[in-house]
Amino acid sequence: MVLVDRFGRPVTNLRISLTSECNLKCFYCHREGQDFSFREMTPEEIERIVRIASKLGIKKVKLTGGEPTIRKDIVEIVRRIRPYVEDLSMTTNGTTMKTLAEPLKEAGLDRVNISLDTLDRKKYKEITGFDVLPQVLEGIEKAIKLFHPVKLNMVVMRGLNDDEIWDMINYAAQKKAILQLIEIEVPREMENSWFFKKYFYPLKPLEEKFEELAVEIRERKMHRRRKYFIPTEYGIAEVEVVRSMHNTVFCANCNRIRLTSTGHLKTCLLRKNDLIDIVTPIRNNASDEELIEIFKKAVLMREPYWK
Ligand SMILES: Nc1nc2c(ncn2[C@@H]2O[C@H](COP(=O)(O)OP(=O)(O)OP(=O)(O)O)[C@@H](O)[C@H]2O)c(=O)[nH]1
Ligand code: SF4
Ligand code: SF4
Repeated sequence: MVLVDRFGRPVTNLRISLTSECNLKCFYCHREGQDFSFREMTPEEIERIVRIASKLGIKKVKLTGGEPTIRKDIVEIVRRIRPYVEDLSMTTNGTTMKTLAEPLKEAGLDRVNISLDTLDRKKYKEITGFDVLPQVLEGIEKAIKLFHPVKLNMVVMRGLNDDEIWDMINYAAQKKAILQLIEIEVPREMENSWFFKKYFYPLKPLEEKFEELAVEIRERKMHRRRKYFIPTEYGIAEVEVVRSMHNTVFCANCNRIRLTSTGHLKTCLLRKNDLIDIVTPIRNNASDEELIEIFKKAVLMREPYWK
């Protein structure tokens, strides 16, 4: 059984925010579209929700935050949900990977995406507020030894790190990681904000360049993301481009539903007022059937954001 929304989009993927807290303070952070936590889910509650989701055909789970690995019980959470999931991944800032990559791998994590906007220590501090680039690079090395694939997430910002794109492509090729170049994305009402105006760096012209250079191009259904295989002096770099705004097909195949760290199902990263509480019913002894109904209600509320 797979749940399908009113726009014909099957929901096969659950993104779970485990906490809204983070040990870094990136100035552009979207915190997975949620406010700060007034409560967090326990490992048992998370396991129950994932078990229900798996009954409904959701077999891909991504753990996010804030920073998911600052939870003391992160290894237990991974171990508990592993049996219900076919693809279990995590998006992390990499600061804890040096010590946690191994226990997470042992607990059953399949793969990690690590944020890396710059290879310049000063700029890293400027973006994240902390001088921890060397620690993150060590974490990336460790993760690459254990997980496949490792994806590096670079949010491209005009005047800040757009001059480093080719260095990052070379770095990714050298490390055999996939580089995800992410165009800044904001909700519609922020398109006139100073942040967007100052830092938005359109990736379309770069994609045109990649088209010329690539020896192979693949397209993912999700977000209509294109992956370019670009020759470098270190071998072929795999570069995926995440370009959401003004991309009318971006949401057409969105297969993701979210679970906020406060225990609400959320239908879309960018929408407001789309939360459905699932943890309170669990705390009030709801049956599996009642929880399934909550999932169905959330899926029916889904709609594409960019149309
Ligand atoms: N609008 C939107 N953007 C998303 C969504 N999921 C991921 N993104 C964007 O993609 C970037 C990278 O996301 P990740 O958390 O690394 O996950 P991913 O690359 O989408 O997932 P995998 O391909 O499964 O590893 C995020 O910073 C967002 O900008 C989504 O559901 N909606
Ligand atoms: S590392 Fe991620 S969660 Fe933490 S502040 Fe930066 S963007 Fe936000
Ligand atoms: S509908 Fe679009 S904006 Fe919303 S979560 Fe899906 S891909 Fe992202």
